[in-house]
Amino acid sequence: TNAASSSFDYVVVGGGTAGLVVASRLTEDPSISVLVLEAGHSDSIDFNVTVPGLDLTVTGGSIVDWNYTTAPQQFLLNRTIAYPRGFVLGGSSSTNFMAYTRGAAAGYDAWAKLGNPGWDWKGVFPYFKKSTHFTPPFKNQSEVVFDITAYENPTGGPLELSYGGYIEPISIYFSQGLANTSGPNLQEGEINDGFPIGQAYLPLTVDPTHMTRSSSSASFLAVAAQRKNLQVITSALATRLLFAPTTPANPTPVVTGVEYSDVNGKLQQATATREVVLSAGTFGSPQLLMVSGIGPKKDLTAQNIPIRVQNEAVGQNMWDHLFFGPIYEVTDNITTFNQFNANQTLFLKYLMQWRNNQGELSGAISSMSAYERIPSDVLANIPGGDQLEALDPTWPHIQLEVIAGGGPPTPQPGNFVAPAAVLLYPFSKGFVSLTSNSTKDKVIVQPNWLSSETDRQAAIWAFKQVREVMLSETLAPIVIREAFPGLQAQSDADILTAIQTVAHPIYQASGTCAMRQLSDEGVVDPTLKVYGVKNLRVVDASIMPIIPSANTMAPTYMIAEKGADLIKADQQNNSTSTTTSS
Ligand SMILES: Cc1cc2nc3c(=O)[nH]c(=O)nc-3n(C[C@H](O)[C@H](O)[C@H](O)COP(=O)(O)OP(=O)(O)OC[C@H]3O[C@@H](n4cnc5c(N)ncnc54)[C@H](O)[C@@H]3O)c2cc1C
Repeated sequence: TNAASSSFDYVVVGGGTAGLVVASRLTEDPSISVLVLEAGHSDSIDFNVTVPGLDLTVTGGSIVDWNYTTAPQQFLLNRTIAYPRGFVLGGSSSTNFMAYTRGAAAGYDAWAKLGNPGWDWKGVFPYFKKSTHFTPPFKNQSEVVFDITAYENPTGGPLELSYGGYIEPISIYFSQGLANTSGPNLQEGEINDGFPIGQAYLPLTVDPTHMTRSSSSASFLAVAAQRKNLQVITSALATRLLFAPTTPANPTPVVTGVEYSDVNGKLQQATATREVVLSAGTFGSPQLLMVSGIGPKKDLTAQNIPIRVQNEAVGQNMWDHLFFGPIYEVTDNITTFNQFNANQTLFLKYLMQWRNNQGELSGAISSMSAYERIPSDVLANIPGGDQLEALDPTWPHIQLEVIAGGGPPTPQPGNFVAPAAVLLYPFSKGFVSLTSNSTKDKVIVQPNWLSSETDRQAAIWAFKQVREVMLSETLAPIVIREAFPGLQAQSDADILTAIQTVAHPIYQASGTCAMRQLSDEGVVDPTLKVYGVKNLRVVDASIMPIIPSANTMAPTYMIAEKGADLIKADQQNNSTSTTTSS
C-alpha cells in the first residue's frame, strides 16, 4: 500500500460501498490502472467488522466510524444525534446492519422521469442482480418466503447474500403479528422484485460459508486485490481536487487528480489521466466538491474558497429515513443483544456458536421488514397527504421492523425490544455544509427531521400501527409491558412527543449530489458526470435524486455497478469525458 506510482487512469476517492465496486469493475481490464484513496483504516483492524451479530459495536463510537453528530434538531426536542458512517475499507458496508433491500420499481421509474434515461426499473434491475450471489434459506429457515427470480444471476456477483444463521425470535413474533392484526394485515412475499408492499425476512450481506459480513471489501476488493493494476491506500484523506489551468479559450475546469494527506499527514498528489471518481459518500463527496470550489456561493465565500463552478445544489436535498417507535419489555426467552452485552459467559457461548455457523451472532439485529401504504381515508385528513396518495400504488409509505434489543430513554432493568416505523418518503429535507475550507474538519449534518407537518402526521399514524401489532393477541405471550412511552400516552400530542424523544436515523442519508437536470437542482447528469467540469463523476449514495423506498445499501451497489459500466462505455467510445450541459 505505498504509493509507487502517482499517475493512474482513474483515481477513486473513498474505498467504501460504491468506491470498491467501481475500482474492482474498472480493473477487470488489465490495461486500466486505478488508485483508491480511503481516509479510514483497513477492515482487518477490527475483528467485530466480520461478525454479523456485533454490528452495533462497529457503528457509533468505534475506531472504524467517522462519528458524525447532527446539528440540533428543532423538531426532535433540539436533540443532537449521533450519525455513524464507516471510516474503513468497505465504508458503511463494513459497519451497517446488512439488510439487502431494493425498494419499489416505481421509485426508479420516477428517477428516469426526472430526465435520467436508463435509470428506470427495467434499466437498473440487471445491475441489482449483477453484484450478488444469492444463497436460499437453509432447511431450518422454513419461515422465509422468497422468489428466486428476483436474484438469479447467471454469472454470480462477488457480494454474498443469505439469510444468515439466525433469525431473531422477536422478528418471527412481529411478522406473525403483522399478518394477523387487522390494521396492517401484511402477508409475506418477495420484497426485492420491485413490489415490496407486504413483508419478508430480509436477505443479509452475510457470507453463509463462515457466517461473516460480506462488505464491498470482503467481496469486490477481495476479488481484485491481487491485480497489479489496482492500488489501494488507506489512511489517505483526499483534501482537494486538482485542476488544469483554465484559459479564455478553454474556460471549463478540467480535473487532473487529487491531493491527499497520507498516513503521516504529508500532502501527496495523485494524477488521473482519465477521470476522478468521487465515492466518498453522502457527506464526503459534496464536501470535497465544495472545498475544491464547486458548490453554493454562500458556503464557499463564507470559507474563502475561490468559486470554480457555482452550483447551489451541492450538499442540498438530503433525504433520509427516520426511525421511531415504542419500547416493550419482553420475556427472557426472546433473545436480545442486551442479554449478551450484560453477560460475558453468554457472549462467549454465542461466539462459540458463531464459529459453528450458528446462533445469535450469525444474524443481524433486525431480521425482517414490512412495507405498507397509509390508507387513502387517512391521507385525506393529513395536510400534504395528497402527495403521498399520488405516489404509484406500489410505492410504500411506511416500513415496519423490530430491533432485538434496546431500551427506554431512561434506562431501566429488563429485557427490551424496539419495534419501529420508518418514513419512506419524507418531505423534510436537509443539507450538509462546511465548517472550514478543509476536509480535516467534518461537515455540518442538518437532516431537519420532522420539519414537515405531513411527516409528523404520517409518523403518528405509523406509531399507532406498531403499537397495535405489539399489543395484539399474537404478541401477548411474550410482551410484558410497554416500557416507553407507556399506555397513558394516547393522544396524538403525547405520541408526537414520544416520537420526538426517541426518533433517530437508520443512516440512509442520500441526495446531496443529486442526479437531476442542472435546472432542477442537479449536481450530476445521467452518466454521473459533475455539471460544469470535465473528467469528474460522483458514484455513491449522494446521487440518488429521490430516496428509494428501501434501505440504501443495495441501491448504492446498483449505482456503482451501473456507474462502472457508464465509465467503461466512455472508454469504448474512445471519447474524453465531457459534461452534457454546464
Ligand atoms: C450504522 C449503519 C447501518 C446501516 N444499515 C443499513 C442496512 O441494514 N441496510 C442498508 O441497505 N443500508 C444500511 N445503511 C446505509 C448504507 O450502508 C449506506 O447507504 C451505503 O453503504 C452508502 O454507501 P456509499 O458508498 O455512498 O458511502 P460509504 O460506504 O460510507 O463510503 C464512503 C467512503 O469514503 C470514505 N471517505 C469519505 N471522505 C473521504 C475523503 N475526503 N478522502 C478519502 N476517503 C473518504 C469513507 O471513509 C468511506 O469509506 C446503514 C448505514 C450505517 C452507517
